[in-house]
Amino acid sequence: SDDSEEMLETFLDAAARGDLSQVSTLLSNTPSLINQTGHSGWTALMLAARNGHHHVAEKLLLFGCDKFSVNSSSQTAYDIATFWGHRHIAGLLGRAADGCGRILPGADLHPHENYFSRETLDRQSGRRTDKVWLEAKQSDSETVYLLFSNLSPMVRTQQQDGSEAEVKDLLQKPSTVTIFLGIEKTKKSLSEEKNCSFPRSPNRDLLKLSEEEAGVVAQARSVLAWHSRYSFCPTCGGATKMEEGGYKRSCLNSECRSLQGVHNTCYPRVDPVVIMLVIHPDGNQCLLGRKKVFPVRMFSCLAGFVEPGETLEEAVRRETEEESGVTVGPVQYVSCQPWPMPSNLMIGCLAVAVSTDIKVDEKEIEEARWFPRQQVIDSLFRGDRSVFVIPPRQTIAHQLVRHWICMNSNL
Ligand SMILES: NC(=O)c1ccc[n+]([C@@H]2O[C@H](COP(=O)([O-])OP(=O)(O)OC[C@H]3O[C@@H](n4cnc5c(N)ncnc54)[C@H](O)[C@@H]3O)[C@@H](O)[C@H]2O)c1
Ligand SMILES: [Mg+2]
Ligand SMILES: [Mg+2]
Ligand SMILES: [Mg+2]
Ligand SMILES: [Zn+2]
Repeated sequence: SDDSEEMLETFLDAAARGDLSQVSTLLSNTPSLINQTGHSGWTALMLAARNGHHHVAEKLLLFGCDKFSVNSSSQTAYDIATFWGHRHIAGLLGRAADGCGRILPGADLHPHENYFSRETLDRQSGRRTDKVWLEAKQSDSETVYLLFSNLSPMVRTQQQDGSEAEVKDLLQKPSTVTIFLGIEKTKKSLSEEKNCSFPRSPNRDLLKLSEEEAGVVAQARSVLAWHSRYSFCPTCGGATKMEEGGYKRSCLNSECRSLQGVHNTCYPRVDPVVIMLVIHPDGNQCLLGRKKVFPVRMFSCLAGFVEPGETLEEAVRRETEEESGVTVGPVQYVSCQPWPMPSNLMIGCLAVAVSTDIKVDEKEIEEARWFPRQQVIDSLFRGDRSVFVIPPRQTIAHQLVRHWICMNSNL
């Protein structure tokens, strides 16, 4: 109608002039304006970018505008800002990994973060060989120690503060394994107190940490688990010593083959595991399975270790076939998650089935089923009243299912 056309024109004009309050008012009343285009396919964001209106661009992004849309000359708002020399706006639009959406078509436009994935530390791997620097850091009063006992993070209770003296005592003990984890990227992200024990949340349950704590606990736990399992040289069975801030073990037997050249037996191991949400050829159901050990009514994505000499796609196809009898066609990578039990890297994929008959491998899977979309949505949002229970949000299994649901509902 004439009215809505007039409103769009007013909106685009306000963005072009940098009238922040008018842009905000119009958007609050009519959110659908946000990605609408005027002359030559220009959006409000492009007009703000053209004229250097940083605050307007920021506001539009906050309202969730699509920064990857292009005008009739195939330019994005980022291209326009760069061309007209508005570097602060180009920075705003190019920031974060999703700034590559243009270069990597099909890249996830809504990047999300998996639990255990946040890197609060700069690992500074180059420092691991600098013994003098590492020793200085060890005795620095600013250094924060995360304490583990039998691969469990130790927690501080109200009564007992993690004291400096206790940490010093522990560091002296020959049985203590000390790992250099890295340097905090932003101060105070881990702990308000110096030299204290860890974590802040009064729980040793690995899935109940804060996002900040989870990433660093995962890193520490996996490296510690490697030390506890690889105390002897895998090549000759000899004794080994720890090096490089805990990131290497070298054989003490001077004849050992592992001392010639580079050997992966000397470095912390990671086991890749594919985890896949297999989608029915009709696009409206997904395949989930349950192991006997799962809590009642819980179903999850199928998963399996990648074998030597295997691609991720082949591993997805083989494990799905083994566990459910379903044949898989296309496979698409979504995201991954370090899983420190003890040191897996969960590689999350969506896959499309080309056959639908289910025949489970009873050794591993108790039951596998196709679940209709609506039942999956219910399990995500209605909890107890749903047909089945989905794993908690901290698992990549949960995030893959959520990814599939959101992906479809955006279409
Ligand atoms: N974060 C999540 O959402 C999530 C979800 C599912 C599974 N997982 C993890 O993924 C792991 C693998 O999944 P799975 O059990 O279905 O794998 P799987 O289907 O390959 O079966 C496991 C079996 O494979 C064999 N195996 C082969 N290589 C192995 C290795 N490097 N380490 C241990 N066992 C090996 C063992 O016999 C083991 O019992 C699980 O142990 C679990 O910790 C995480
Ligand atoms: Mg499996
Ligand atoms: Mg397997
Ligand atoms: Mg398997
Ligand atoms: Zn050896």
